[in-house]
Amino acid sequence: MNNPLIFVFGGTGQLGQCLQTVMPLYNLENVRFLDEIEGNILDENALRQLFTAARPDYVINCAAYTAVDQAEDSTEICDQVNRVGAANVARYSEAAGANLLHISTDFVFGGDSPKLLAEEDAALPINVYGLTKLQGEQEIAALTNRYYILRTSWLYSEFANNFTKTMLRLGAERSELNVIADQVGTPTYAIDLAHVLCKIIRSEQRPFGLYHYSNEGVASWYDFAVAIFELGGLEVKVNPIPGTAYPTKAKRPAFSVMDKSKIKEAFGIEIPHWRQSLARCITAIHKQDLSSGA
Ligand SMILES: NC(=O)C1=CN([C@@H]2O[C@H](COP(=O)(O)OP(=O)(O)OC[C@H]3O[C@@H](n4cnc5c(N)ncnc54)[C@H](OP(=O)(O)O)[C@@H]3O)[C@@H](O)[C@H]2O)C=CC1
Ligand SMILES: Cc1cn([C@H]2C[C@H](O)[C@@H](COP(=O)(O)OP(=O)(O)O[C@H]3O[C@@H](C)C(=O)[C@@H](O)[C@H]3O)O2)c(=O)[nH]c1=O
Repeated sequence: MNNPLIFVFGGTGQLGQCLQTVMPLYNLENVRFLDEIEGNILDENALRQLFTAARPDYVINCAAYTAVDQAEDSTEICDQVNRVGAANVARYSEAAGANLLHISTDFVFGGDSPKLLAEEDAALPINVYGLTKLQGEQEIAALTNRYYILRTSWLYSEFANNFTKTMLRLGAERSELNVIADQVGTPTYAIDLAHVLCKIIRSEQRPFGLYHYSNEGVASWYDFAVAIFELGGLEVKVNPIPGTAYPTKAKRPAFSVMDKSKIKEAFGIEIPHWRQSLARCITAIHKQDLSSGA
């Protein structure tokens, strides 16, 4: 398919903005990036109108409720967006004959043992966000066969809010920071994930299903913070602390490193190490700062 029509829900969030940057490199230009107003995944009338006016070949669902701590109190809205919204998108995609690409999370795992997590491993979420994301996956699988669900972890980029940008902001204000060292996973540059989504669309393969994708390597939030300051050229003393010393509303998995063999084999993808990708992101952030005069 030369010029597929693609709908991107959550098109102005972090991953949505990465897709806006990357899709033209794959000559994917026939794309509608839908924000929460134009493409509210909870508004069935809006969805009906969108899918009636044009039948997309692909739908990418980046829309989600991602405030992990707030979700513990705002259970209802989190459930609506991550479960019901995902189901709505799947139902309309199926009716239109579109292939659906949906993003899920490492937080579907409880992460209580240091074992590399494969797609078939039992998911056992320990927070509301993770539970609703898992239920969203299950709704999709029940409603359509033409889906790719990509579980990813610890997304960051030059866009929107994320851990890298928070650290750079805090590091500019303070000389010392405490960061959790006993939660281990893999940071993932959202630009790299956007490339993978484009490669899947451009691939001739059709192995629908559930996949794990993150950058390569393993890090604690502490390791990640240290690397951000090193590569960002900031002198900040980072103290490794246990999770118990940084209480948060939501529990987070202690270990959520995912096995990426399946996606690498299915699509012939080479995955950069998280440190390499972090360096590229920090260069992009510095460029943005220069052009905004910051
Ligand atoms: N960020 C991360 O660290 C990780 C994210 N993921 C998953 O990756 C995907 C993309 O995340 P990311 O881009 O970082 O998240 P963002 O929070 O940056 O983007 C999510 C977008 O969804 C929009 N949205 C919220 N509710 C609705 C709705 N009812 N209808 C339409 N749009 C809505 C938000 O709009 P608004 O801001 O206006 O509310 C926002 O633009 C999500 O599925 C997330 O669960 C997976 C692992 C890690
Ligand atoms: C700001 C800060 C955070 N932390 C810790 C708290 C937490 O355990 C960890 C990360 O905090 P954040 O709130 O930035 O990230 P968090 O929202 O937990 O990130 C998660 O988001 C969702 C959407 C996902 O799907 C996950 O893959 C994951 O990326 O860092 C510190 O230890 N020190 C600090 O100064």
